[in-house]
Amino acid sequence: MPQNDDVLVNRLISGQREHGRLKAFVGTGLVLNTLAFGYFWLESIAWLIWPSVFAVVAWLFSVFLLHHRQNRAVVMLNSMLILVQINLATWVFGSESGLHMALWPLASIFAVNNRVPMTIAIIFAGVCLVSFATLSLYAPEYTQYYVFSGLKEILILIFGAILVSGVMSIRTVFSAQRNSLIQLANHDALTGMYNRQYFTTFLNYQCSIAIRERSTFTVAMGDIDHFKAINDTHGHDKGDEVLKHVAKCFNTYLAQSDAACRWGGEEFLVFIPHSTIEKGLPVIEALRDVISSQQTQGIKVTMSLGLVESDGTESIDALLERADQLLYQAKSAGRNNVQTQRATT
Ligand SMILES: Nc1nc2c(ncn2[C@@H]2O[C@H](COP(=O)(O)OP(=O)(O)OP(=O)(O)O)[C@@H](O)[C@H]2O)c(=O)[nH]1
Repeated sequence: MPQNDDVLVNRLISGQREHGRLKAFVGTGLVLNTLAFGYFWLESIAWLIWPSVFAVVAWLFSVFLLHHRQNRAVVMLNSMLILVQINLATWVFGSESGLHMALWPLASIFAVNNRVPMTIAIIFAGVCLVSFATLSLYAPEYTQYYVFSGLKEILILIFGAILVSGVMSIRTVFSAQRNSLIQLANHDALTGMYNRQYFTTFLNYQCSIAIRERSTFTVAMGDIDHFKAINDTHGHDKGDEVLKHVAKCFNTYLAQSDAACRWGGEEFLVFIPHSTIEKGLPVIEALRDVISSQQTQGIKVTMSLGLVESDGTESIDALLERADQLLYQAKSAGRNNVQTQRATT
């Protein structure tokens, strides 16, 4: 469908944006942990060097997983990594540093991520809870490494940055899932065109626009000719391919401002805004011509159409009833033609 929102929806569904966010998340973690490693190395804090080497390796492994599109594994691995680092950092800088507070947003982020199975999210939240209690009870009360007080702030910033990018990646996951549901609810699974339910709402909306603007629009109802014979001769799968081919003709031929749907079976609807029979007929005739001039799977396909004009005042049922009658006339007139009728009011 040549509509902007579909382009957006498709991009989200392909997970590109989620993947991009995760890349930013992992990139941030890798850079910050590498910086921390460099600091420990320069300051010769031997016992903190090894955990930071481990962390850098884990972030690098996340890069590898991202490359193989293992997004769920990336989310889980990174959450574990941050959990371990929070534990370690609170032990080093003392409970007064408040670093262990970061366990709560971490557990929440993990829990709300639909990519993570519920059982694992519950276990992870439990581990966060136990870690928090242990750190509150047993981590040194005072900040031990006064000399690194600047580092403590840096670490808090690191956690902050990681948490913020984590929240953003979760938001994107939700957004992608929401759009995926919208896509499923509004589109026909076989052809990818808008479905009957969406188009009914869409037409009602367009009626109210036409009434407000005192304009007219046209709607064409089209039906593939002798489709049963196509199925019977070539098989149901080939019939499906014909439906997809016809949908492709609609998508490529119609303008951005037009809209079309698979109304059901081998029936399609076309909506042309701000048009009359005189303006709409050439478009529909050309569409019919495009379909009949091509072959798909070695099968010649034609379509009969009924075109009606409306000022938006009649009900959708009445409008489509008129289009259906014209379609019937087009079939009776020998098929592969368009019949028209102006607004009734
Ligand atoms: N392959 C396939 N066939 C479908 C689908 N939906 C409906 N059909 C078939 O479409 C055919 C419609 O046939 P009819 O309504 O008899 O009309 P027709 O053969 O197109 O004949 P005319 O409309 O009179 O030109 C039926 O055989 C349905 O089984 C689908 O999703 N895929």
